[in-house]
Amino acid sequence: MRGLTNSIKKNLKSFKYAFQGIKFLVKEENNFRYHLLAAMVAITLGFYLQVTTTEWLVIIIMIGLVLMAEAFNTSLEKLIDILHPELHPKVGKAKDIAAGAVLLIAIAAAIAGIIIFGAKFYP
Ligand SMILES: Nc1ncnc2c1ncn2[C@@H]1O[C@H](COP(=O)(O)OP(=O)(O)OP(=O)(O)O)[C@@H](O)[C@H]1O
Repeated sequence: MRGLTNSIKKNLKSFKYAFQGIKFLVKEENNFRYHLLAAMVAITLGFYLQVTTTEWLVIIIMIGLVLMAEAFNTSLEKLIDILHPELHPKVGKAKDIAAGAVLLIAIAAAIAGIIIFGAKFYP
């Protein structure tokens, strides 16, 4: 019983740390906030234009993927800055690749948005 209680406590702590991470992203990371703003615009448009269930699924998955990519990118940047604070071409490349990953999914999300919302404006 004590083992189960400890395991639940440990899980709750993990949630607490994860929420701390999200709080940090929202409070201190401008790029994450821009993505969040874009997500809110997409959700508002979704309600306004009464998108279908499938379209909601695509919108929510895309929002999740973009925010997740930005969170990983930020985490990687922080780690790199500590592990290798000096300038180095390979370090720069690693950061550029991580930023490129965010750009790739953001472009995919923008295209999905244009297809979903564009079809409502120009049926
Ligand atoms: N240690 C480094 N060595 C070489 N190039 C670097 C290094 N750090 C950053 N860069 C270059 O500068 C770019 C921006 O890096 P930076 O860490 O400032 O990211 P950012 O997107 O501006 O993030 P933030 O604004 O959240 O700090 C990188 O993509 C990379 O090209």
